Amino acid sequence: MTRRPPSGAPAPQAGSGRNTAGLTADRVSWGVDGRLILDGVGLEAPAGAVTGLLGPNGSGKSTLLRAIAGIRPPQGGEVVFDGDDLPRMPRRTRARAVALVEQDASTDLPVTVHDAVLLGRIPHRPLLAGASEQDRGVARRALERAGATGLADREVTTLSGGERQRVHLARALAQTPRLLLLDEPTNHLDISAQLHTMRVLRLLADDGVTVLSALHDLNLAAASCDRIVLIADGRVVAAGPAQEVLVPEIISPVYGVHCDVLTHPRTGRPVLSFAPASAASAPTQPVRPG
Ligand SMILES: Nc1ncnc2c1ncn2[C@@H]1O[C@H](COP(=O)(O)OP(=O)(O)OP(=O)(O)O)[C@@H](O)[C@H]1O
Repeated sequence: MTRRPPSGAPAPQAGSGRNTAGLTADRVSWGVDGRLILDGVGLEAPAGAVTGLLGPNGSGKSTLLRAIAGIRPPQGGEVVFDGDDLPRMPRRTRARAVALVEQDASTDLPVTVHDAVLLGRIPHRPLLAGASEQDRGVARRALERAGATGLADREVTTLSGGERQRVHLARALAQTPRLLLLDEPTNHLDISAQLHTMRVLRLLADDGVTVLSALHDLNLAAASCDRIVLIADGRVVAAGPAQEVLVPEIISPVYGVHCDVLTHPRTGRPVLSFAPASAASAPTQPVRPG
């Protein structure tokens, strides 16, 4: 595991790793209006693993995912995927390899869900060609995998937040990416749908896909991610196996809360419990019946 305090000395950065399968970011920086939002970020997300990208509000998770996806290319540093320099990859080649499920992606297209998911096939077909039977089959399977088959004929604009989120996932699956980036893919979902989405990510990783997902729910990350990259103020604070990063000494200072870690009775994975930092040292008041 690599670790450093938010304002401490530089942590070891990921190397270029051009021969490794998966994603490597090295000294990635991005800023706006003279403010550095990503400050020399280095991370590794291996192929075949689900890597969780965690950090408080405004720490830079979305900016980092957009930098990796090439939407806001890094202003400094390197992003390498399966040995290729991602920002310099031709756009169409990159669109075949990389899908990004954005947080609250726009959904005001007056199209059916099936057609919206078919958009994921565009990078895979010849320019100006319509969707083939094969494209339609891939889109159908993507809808099925995302648990959204029942929505196929609905107009996207009429969907609830959770339904839209499943459709965004389906569109990314239809893209058949080798690198799947997700920004809070579960924030509108009920618990069953959250677990379904994380299961889909696991199955993709089992197929060799590189999965990097920003998550706010630390317990969902603890239950579902192989590795965690934790960022704060645009810098990596800790990175490594979930059970090594999700520990009170690391989580408490980054989020400013009291944190206890228990062990899940069924899975053996960490379960985190939180309290306001000020409550940690306060004496517990006995509860008196009214
Ligand atoms: N285009 C921009 N102009 C100005 N500030 C920006 C811009 N893009 C991002 N920021 C700022 O950069 C910081 C990081 O934003 P980002 O959306 O990456 O954080 P995040 O970790 O994804 O946050 P959250 O968990 O709240 O979604 C925030 O303070 C945000 O206001």
